Amino acid sequence: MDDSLSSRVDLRRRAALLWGLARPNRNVLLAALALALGSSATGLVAPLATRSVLDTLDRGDSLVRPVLLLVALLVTGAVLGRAQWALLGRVAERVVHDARTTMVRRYLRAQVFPLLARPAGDLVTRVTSDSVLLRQAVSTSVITLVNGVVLVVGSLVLMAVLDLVLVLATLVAVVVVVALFTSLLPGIARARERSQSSLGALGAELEGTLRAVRTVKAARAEGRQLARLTEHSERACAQSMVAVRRESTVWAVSWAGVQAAIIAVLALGAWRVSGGAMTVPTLIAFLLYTFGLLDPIVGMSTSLSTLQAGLAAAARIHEIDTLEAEPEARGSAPGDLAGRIAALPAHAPLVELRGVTAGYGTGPEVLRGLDLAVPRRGHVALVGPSGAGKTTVFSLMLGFVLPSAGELRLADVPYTRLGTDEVRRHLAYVEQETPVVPGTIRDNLLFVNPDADEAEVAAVLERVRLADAVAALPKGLDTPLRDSSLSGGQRQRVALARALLADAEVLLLDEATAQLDGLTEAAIQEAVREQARRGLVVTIAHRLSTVLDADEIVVMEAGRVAARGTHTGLLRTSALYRALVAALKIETGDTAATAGAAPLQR
Ligand SMILES: Nc1ncnc2c1ncn2[C@@H]1O[C@H](COP(=O)(O)OP(=O)(O)OP(=O)(O)O)[C@@H](O)[C@H]1O
Repeated sequence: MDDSLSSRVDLRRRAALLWGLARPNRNVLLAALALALGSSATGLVAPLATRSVLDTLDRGDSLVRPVLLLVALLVTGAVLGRAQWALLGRVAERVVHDARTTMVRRYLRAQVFPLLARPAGDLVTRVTSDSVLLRQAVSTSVITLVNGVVLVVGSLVLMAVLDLVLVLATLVAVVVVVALFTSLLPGIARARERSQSSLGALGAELEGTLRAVRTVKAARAEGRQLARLTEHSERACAQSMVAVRRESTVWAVSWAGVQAAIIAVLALGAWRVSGGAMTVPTLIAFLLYTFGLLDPIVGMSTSLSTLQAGLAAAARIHEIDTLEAEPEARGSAPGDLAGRIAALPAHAPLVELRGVTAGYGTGPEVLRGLDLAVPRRGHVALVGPSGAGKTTVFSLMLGFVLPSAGELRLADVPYTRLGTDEVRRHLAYVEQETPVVPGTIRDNLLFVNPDADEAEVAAVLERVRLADAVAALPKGLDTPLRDSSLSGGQRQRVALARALLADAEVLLLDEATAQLDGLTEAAIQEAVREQARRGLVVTIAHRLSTVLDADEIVVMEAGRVAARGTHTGLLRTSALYRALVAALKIETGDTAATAGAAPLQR
């Protein structure tokens, strides 16, 4: 496909995308267009009314009627114009709002890893910055364009009625301007789109830099990061400059084109008046029409530029649609899953992976034909060298990763029948990084179970040994939380409290690898023990104390289960387990318990 054809196809596709965003408001847009056309019609009639005022002067008739007509046209034009702009303003804000909420909904419904693979800053820029470019494009630009075309064509027709020779001079100017529009516009769109992507890259880099600000400062890398950020900003700026240069050429040529037409009309018109080929009132009316072309033509040039920016933004916004959504439940799931789980005997399998093969995107398979079942009650610890696939097992259980072969079951019901939402209702998860969510301590605690009452919150704070620390804060539970305002141990306990409040049948705990304070260590151990009596706890264990506590240990290696059993059993049967324990640099047996707080090497 040659360049111009591909850019035409691209333009059509983008225009369709932009229309897709504006379509829900099409009735209001049509109403605004009707108002704009009405207002323009009054503008089109005005020069003719002016001519009749001048003709009246010639004839010596009363001026009252033609002047009243002019005033009526002016008032009608102003009223219609105001209504049109008010309507368009509302549509513009609505379209921006709809685009933003659609994008945010898509982010939140997207599969976890494809979403995480994109820089967060770029995703944020699309919602906050790209959407703004739609504002003008879907409202005023389109209307100004349609209205401008109607005004220009209408003026030319009426000018042709007044004088055919003069209209030809004006037509030359209009043709030059239109040719310029069409040749420069694709370039403006490309430059705008590149500028927006550089802005997205700046957002991504800035987000990463701010998140790792401690590392950046400790590495004395502020200067280097500043240079990288400035580079993105410079790239955005340079691309915008390209667009601005082209836009200013379009503006200057349209303005000069109309001015040249005015001079030509004046010279040619004066010559025709002197030769008796036309009257002075007709020349004045003609000149008014030519002056009247200035507004729509210059307006159209600016609108076309805004429209190009809007088309570029629409393409970036639409690109978010390629994020695949999490799958819906297929088929009918049993109604009372909680009841079904409660009725299971303690040793019956609750979560099962049957012949599961899985990986990330197009990368190699991480797990191959994995069989793993964990029982209704008790504590199962997953251990293994780094990269063995422990976190991937959690991701599968939580539906973050989908198996490419095999299946997962909860209480003997396939995940595919339940859907991720129903599966997650029965699982509570504590991430290794234990992020806090935006809001207060209370917001964080009630995040999974917003219906928990004060007594339950107080009890869980006691359980995780945070009650005193929270009570000491001036605003208590209503203290706003940020990642930086908590220690690693406190964050871990907030995350644990949040999971415990969920009161789910399964607690998935990805242990922090960092050394935790004694208080946190003890709180976690106690919570795990208590939870294991009532339900299932699966931990990714990084410390010996957790392993010693577990009812069953699953040793993973290279994406498969290498061995499973109790601590003492595995010490006898699994060389890998012995190696893992040896990596703790402790002796097994009696001394193991004393070294319980040491992190299991990964
Ligand atoms: N988001 C991802 N994209 C691509 N590959 C990934 C991703 N997450 C993990 N992997 C790969 O999957 C394999 C298993 O990783 P996984 O995180 O499950 O191991 P792990 O046993 O939990 O390791 P660790 O103890 O270091 O966390 C590794 O080879 C890793 O490179």
